[in-house]
Amino acid sequence: MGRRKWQNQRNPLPYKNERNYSQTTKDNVLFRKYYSNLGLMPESEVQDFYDRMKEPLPVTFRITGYKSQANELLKIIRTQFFDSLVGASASVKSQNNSTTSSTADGGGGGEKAAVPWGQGAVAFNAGDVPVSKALTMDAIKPPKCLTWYPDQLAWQIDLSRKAVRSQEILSKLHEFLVSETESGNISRQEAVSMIPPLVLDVQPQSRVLDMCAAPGSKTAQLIEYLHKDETGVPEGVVVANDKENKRCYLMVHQVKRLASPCCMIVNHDAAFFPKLRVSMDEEKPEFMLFDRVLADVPCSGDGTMRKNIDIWSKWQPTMGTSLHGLQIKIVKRGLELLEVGGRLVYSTCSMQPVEDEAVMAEMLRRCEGSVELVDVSSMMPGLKTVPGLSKWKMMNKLGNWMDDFESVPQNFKSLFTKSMFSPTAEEAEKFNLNLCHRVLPHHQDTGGFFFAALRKVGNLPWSREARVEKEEALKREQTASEKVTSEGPPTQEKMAVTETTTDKPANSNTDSTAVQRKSEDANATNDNSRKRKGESEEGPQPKKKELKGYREDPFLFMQPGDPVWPPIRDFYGLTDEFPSNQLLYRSEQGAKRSLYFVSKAIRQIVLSNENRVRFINMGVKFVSRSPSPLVPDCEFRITQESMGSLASHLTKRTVSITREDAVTIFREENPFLSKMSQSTQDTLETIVPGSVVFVYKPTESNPQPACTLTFCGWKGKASVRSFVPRFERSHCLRLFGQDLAQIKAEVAKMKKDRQQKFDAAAASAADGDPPPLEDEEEKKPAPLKEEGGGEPMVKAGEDGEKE
Ligand SMILES: C[S@@+](CC[C@H](N)C(=O)[O-])C[C@H]1O[C@@H](n2cnc3c(N)ncnc32)[C@H](O)[C@@H]1O
Repeated sequence: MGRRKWQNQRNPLPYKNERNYSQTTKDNVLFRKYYSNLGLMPESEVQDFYDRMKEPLPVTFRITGYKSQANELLKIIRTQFFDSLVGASASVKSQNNSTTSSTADGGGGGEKAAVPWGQGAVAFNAGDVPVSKALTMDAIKPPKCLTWYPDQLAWQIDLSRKAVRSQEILSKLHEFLVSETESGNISRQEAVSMIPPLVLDVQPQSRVLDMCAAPGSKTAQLIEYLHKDETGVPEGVVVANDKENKRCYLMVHQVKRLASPCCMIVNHDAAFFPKLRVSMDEEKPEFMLFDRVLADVPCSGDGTMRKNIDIWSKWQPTMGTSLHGLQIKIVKRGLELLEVGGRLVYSTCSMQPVEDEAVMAEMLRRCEGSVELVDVSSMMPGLKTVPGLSKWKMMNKLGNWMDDFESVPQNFKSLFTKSMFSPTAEEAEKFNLNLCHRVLPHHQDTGGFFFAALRKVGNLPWSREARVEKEEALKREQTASEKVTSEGPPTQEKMAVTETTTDKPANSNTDSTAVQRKSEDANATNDNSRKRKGESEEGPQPKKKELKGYREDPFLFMQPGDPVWPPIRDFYGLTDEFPSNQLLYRSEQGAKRSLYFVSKAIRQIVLSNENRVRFINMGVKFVSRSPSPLVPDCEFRITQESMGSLASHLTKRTVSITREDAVTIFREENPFLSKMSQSTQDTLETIVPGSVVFVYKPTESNPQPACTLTFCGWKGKASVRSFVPRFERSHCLRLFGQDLAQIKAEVAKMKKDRQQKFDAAAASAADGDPPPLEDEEEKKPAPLKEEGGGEPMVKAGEDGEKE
């Protein structure tokens, strides 16, 4: 697929370029009326809010991956780019001051550098100052650290296309970010989108369900947090789900970059997500509950208007009402799959209470105290949010306000439910909706966003456990009262009470629930309806539908006695402790090309749910078949993506290298053995040709970079090479302090070298090198794009040409 097409698919509503952005009409009378009077902000802020909604979003990115490497990368970004950008910004300011003071109007241009990015450029375009000059004066703004994100790993910066074009330092930074994004070490992600995973508080042992995960920017964060200890394979799992089959594949790329054996991508309607089994006993199935659930639900998305400008013309005050029911169903299912004591984070990029507080209120209402809102404000120090509302109004299509369900005109009644309106004063007292958070765009130059964290403190009233508890409590009460009154066996009357109590729908005591049920869906949550509909313990079953989408290859675990295994085991010195039963194939027939590795927990889920769950992807590629005449003993080559989780298992073929060795290997691609340090040569001498693992560790005399780097490579007859994808190699070179120009030259050389490819391949083959694996072949970088559908920083083709 061409890059342009790919961009369009990932960005359904991008503003194609800044000219289009500034030309689109960004006004909507009802929108203005709605947010001016809703009560989200004081009147004095309304204009600021409205103005900010019309501006494009600044670029934000996160440095990702293992912490030690992330810190090293941060050092590079600071010293090589940010320091000069701050200097450049200061000099632009003074240049700006002197230029504008000499103009006829003489009006205070010095302040222009302080206005939100993009605004200045738009103003100049409209006037008669040449664009290029305007840009030099206005384009540079110093990068801003998102201080609420841990370890200073998230940043905001002006990388508008014009700014990039006009400033060399920005153009270099842009190139750097594209390359580092390609190697997975940087993620362009909207600032507000970074919040939910942060407040979910994921630990290495957490069992996490991401219910609506595509395209996966939050999933990536969840996986990173799972691996935060940087040691071995964490116990926890991330199950990333999306209803849209095609969107699941957007996640595959995202997740692959993180090379985690603890994550799986699945494809289900979140409202009917099956309870995962963890035993294969059909008679007595055991189920897995999650301790962290992320419900980043589909929403009307008016908080994304700065990016998705089409929403301006489409916006209506009832946009959120059609999603309210689905949002409730998804959270309800999430809570059912959450274990007692666990946390569910709910988030939307809509600012309308009907998709936000109203959903939370309805869940709190239905859950009757078994769920409560958690105060997470201390988890993002410095992030400005406004507390959730306990009282709000609804607006109909005509722009008329309605305070409660009773005031909905008869002809609109079918469009609204009671649960969309504010809770009663009594409920509001209990619900603590003020613990919900809303991010307003004008506060910190972000998109609009809503999030809340729920803790499950007891069994849900409609759960089997709660019913059993209730029945037992009642029995105990009865027995106690029988003893006290010595009235003999229970009377018919008493028994009737017991039955009525247990059969009563768990949440039929609230009017709004009753109304909600009627209009929401037929999948009512009480036990009676569950029985009627043939729901099993495993959860509600969606209507059988023909499964659409790409048919996945199977996930087949390697069986004991598989003849493929002994040569791999012996060649790489894998001990009996190596969990070879966690290796799987993706093809049923023919020669097995690759073996993938998954964690113990993922294996368990796959084996126990084979015909119940639609698995899309999982596992890191451990070895790949790539025969070489030089290596008769083992046809399989180790892959780079397995290094993080499996390199420590290899008792053979691991070579400690020096800093200089590492630089030589990355720079020269195929250096002679004689170019390696003596100690490395000595070790390599003892190893027969084939795949090797190189390990660089900082030492006292050579402390930089201050992180361990483990990468796979090849020992030939007379040379070595790395098997690290190109952009990852550039990343490593940067960590080793090689300057960008060097890397750029290397990439330019690559183009020339294509001509000589056959010569190089012939030379390699003579030395016994296997051909490169598919994923290690040279890839053209995709432009740096925001996860979740952002604007490319530069037009398709532009950035590629720079390479
Ligand atoms: C707001 S986006 C999620 C963004 C994502 N969490 C991220 O950070 O990249 C909502 C997602 O929900 C998915 N979706 C819509 N209805 C769904 C349902 N019933 N069950 C599961 N996913 C659903 C959409 O396909 C979409 O990918």
